[in-house]
Amino acid sequence: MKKRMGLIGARGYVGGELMRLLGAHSGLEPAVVSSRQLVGQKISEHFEYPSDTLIRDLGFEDVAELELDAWVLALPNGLAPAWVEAIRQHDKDAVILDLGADYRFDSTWTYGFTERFRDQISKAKLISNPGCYATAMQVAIWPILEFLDGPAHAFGVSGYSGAGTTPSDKNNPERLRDNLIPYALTGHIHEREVSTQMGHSVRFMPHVAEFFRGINITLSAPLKDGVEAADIWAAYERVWGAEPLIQVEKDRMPEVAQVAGAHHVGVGGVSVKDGHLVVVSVIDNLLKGAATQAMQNLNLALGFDEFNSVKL
Ligand SMILES: NC(=O)C1=CN([C@@H]2O[C@H](COP(=O)(O)OP(=O)(O)OC[C@H]3O[C@@H](n4cnc5c(N)ncnc54)[C@H](OP(=O)(O)O)[C@@H]3O)[C@@H](O)[C@H]2O)C=CC1
Ligand SMILES: CC(=O)N[C@@H](CCC(=O)OP(=O)(O)O)C(=O)O
Repeated sequence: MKKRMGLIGARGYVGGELMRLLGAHSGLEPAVVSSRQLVGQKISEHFEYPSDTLIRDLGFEDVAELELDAWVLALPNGLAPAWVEAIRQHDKDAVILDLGADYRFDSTWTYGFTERFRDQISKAKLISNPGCYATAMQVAIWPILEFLDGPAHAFGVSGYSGAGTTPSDKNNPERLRDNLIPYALTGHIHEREVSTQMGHSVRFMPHVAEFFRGINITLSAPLKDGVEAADIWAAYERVWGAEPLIQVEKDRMPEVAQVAGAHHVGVGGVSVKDGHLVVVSVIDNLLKGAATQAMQNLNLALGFDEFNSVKL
């Protein structure tokens, strides 16, 4: 029998990607799918998932009648805690994975950067999925921390799906046409997330562009005396060389179009001059930046193969 999960916030871009992944999963099914706007429609009418079950508009009071192995929250930031409280009151055994930022600084939750915290995630009940930009930055920084001699500065450009489905300037096609919009140039939450996780100061300058999906991070940082490009490449190969979802790109510059629709992060474009490093990291914000990493983490926490449903 398959394990059963609930998805709250299914209508969003990330919810849609997660449903598509679940369609290819051998042991986990979305038993309860919730969206206020899609309530009453068949799951198969809206998602790439074959099921006649109706989409619900779940309330906190409905949680008590449901026995599920896992809950996934794909909601705007700030909305997860009320759901977590309702679920935990009724069932402390279910795995809860939050895709938003509400628990990324809470030490009672396990931070879901899969490639770094596999052991902890496989024992966890409460998992906070990393931010999209934050995942791309950490892939570039984590292996080379020992070489850095001061704050890293990350220039980020995201496709507009990163801004979710709620209309705003950041996903308004008129505003974005032939344009690049800088925003949150100091104090973006992913700046704090990466600085906290890496134990190293990171300055992050996000921008949003006209393309739909994908993120480019161009990271620049001072290096300790004597560090050369070969040291950086060797560290990436050592830490990420065996990772199916992280590709060290030695022969080409990583570009957004190479990862749009793909599960992996690409890191490369290493350039070192006068004690200064520049490196590029690209990710599909909706996949390894959200749904794919959530699937890896759920698989580990529920005892499945980490890559079940993630076609490599
Ligand atoms: N987009 C991205 O690239 C990434 C997103 N994330 C995170 O994943 C989560 C989902 O993101 P995304 O799919 O882009 O978001 P969307 O804005 O596209 O979707 C949000 C979902 O939440 C539901 N929702 C909105 N308001 C409420 C409410 N008051 N009560 C209940 N449900 C509500 C909406 O459905 P309905 O209105 O039908 O109920 C919708 O399904 C967010 O936490 C986001 O920060 C993480 C990494 C990357
Ligand atoms: C273009 C755009 O707006 N991107 C979003 C990406 C953040 C995100 O979705 O992640 P969390 O909210 O889960 O941290 C932003 O900068 O807020």
